[in-house]
Amino acid sequence: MDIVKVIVAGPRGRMGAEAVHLVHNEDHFELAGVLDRKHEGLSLSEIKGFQGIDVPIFTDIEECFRTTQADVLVDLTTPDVGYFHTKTALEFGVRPVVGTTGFSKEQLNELKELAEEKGIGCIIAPNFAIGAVLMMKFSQMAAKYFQDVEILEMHHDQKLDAPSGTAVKTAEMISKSREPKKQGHPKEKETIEGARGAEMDGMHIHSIRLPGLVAHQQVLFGADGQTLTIRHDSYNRQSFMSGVKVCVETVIKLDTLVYGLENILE
Ligand SMILES: NC(=O)C1=CN([C@@H]2O[C@H](COP(=O)(O)OP(=O)(O)OC[C@H]3O[C@@H](n4cnc5c(N)ncnc54)[C@H](O)[C@@H]3O)[C@@H](O)[C@H]2O)C=CC1
Ligand SMILES: O=C(O)C1=N[C@H](C(=O)O)C[C@H](O)C1
Repeated sequence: MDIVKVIVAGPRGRMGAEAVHLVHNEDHFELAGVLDRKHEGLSLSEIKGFQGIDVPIFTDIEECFRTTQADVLVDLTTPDVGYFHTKTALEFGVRPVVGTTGFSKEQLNELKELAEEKGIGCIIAPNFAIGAVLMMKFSQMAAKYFQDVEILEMHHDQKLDAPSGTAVKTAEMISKSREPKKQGHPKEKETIEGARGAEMDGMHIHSIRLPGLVAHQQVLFGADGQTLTIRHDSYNRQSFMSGVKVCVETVIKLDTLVYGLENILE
């Protein structure tokens, strides 16, 4: 396999820092640079936690792509920035692997069109953890038999978007195998707004934010006399890295946008 030249956006973040070390330590990847909000012109090795990783820090994405001739951008930033980075990468012929969550349906459609127009790969994966992908797939299977479902996602309290990208993707996958149903009592009424959570296709999604948590989700199904709970827990960000690696290896072989790791796993 040829060496894949990778840029990581958001290198000082919780996920970005892990991704920097992953790319730096893989023989068939080369960390060509990082995209940060600050430290333009410094070497990453001058930043605490990155000793020995001597690659340039860019704050201007266009300059970054022109200078490095990168193959892949791994984006782990914030919803607005991630969307801008992904769009710019596609315009420059750089293949995006996007872990950043919080994109709208319209943004996803627009990026898909752009990837196809350019004829290059793009992977947007709301969750890189294999266990989370299985949780979503098992939930999709279960929803064929259980039409009543509530999604409970629990994250650290620094998370910007709610519901989580994983919860939205889970609901979308469940919708593919579940008969449409408005859940709860027909006359149900919230006495405090938001008590029943967000609603997607009749399913309710509840978002919990607490210090101490990393990333956790329960999908609860109910039927007469029984419940089924499918749960996944990420206890650290290392849990996401094997998925990032597979996505970087795969995106260079694609010519369209793939939304969800489940679509590339064998
Ligand atoms: N797909 C997955 O498996 C996972 C996705 N995520 C998502 O990844 C994203 C990042 O999450 P965390 O690392 O926890 O957040 P974080 O807040 O720790 O890191 C975000 C980083 O983005 C940087 N940033 C902001 N604007 C920037 C800009 N213009 N250019 C370059 N960098 C910029 C910030 O400085 C910060 O270091 C979130 O959207 C989160 O939902 C998080 C965990 C797993
Ligand atoms: O912000 C996080 O931490 C996470 N974000 C992703 C999401 O929104 O689903 C993936 C994982 O849950 C961790």
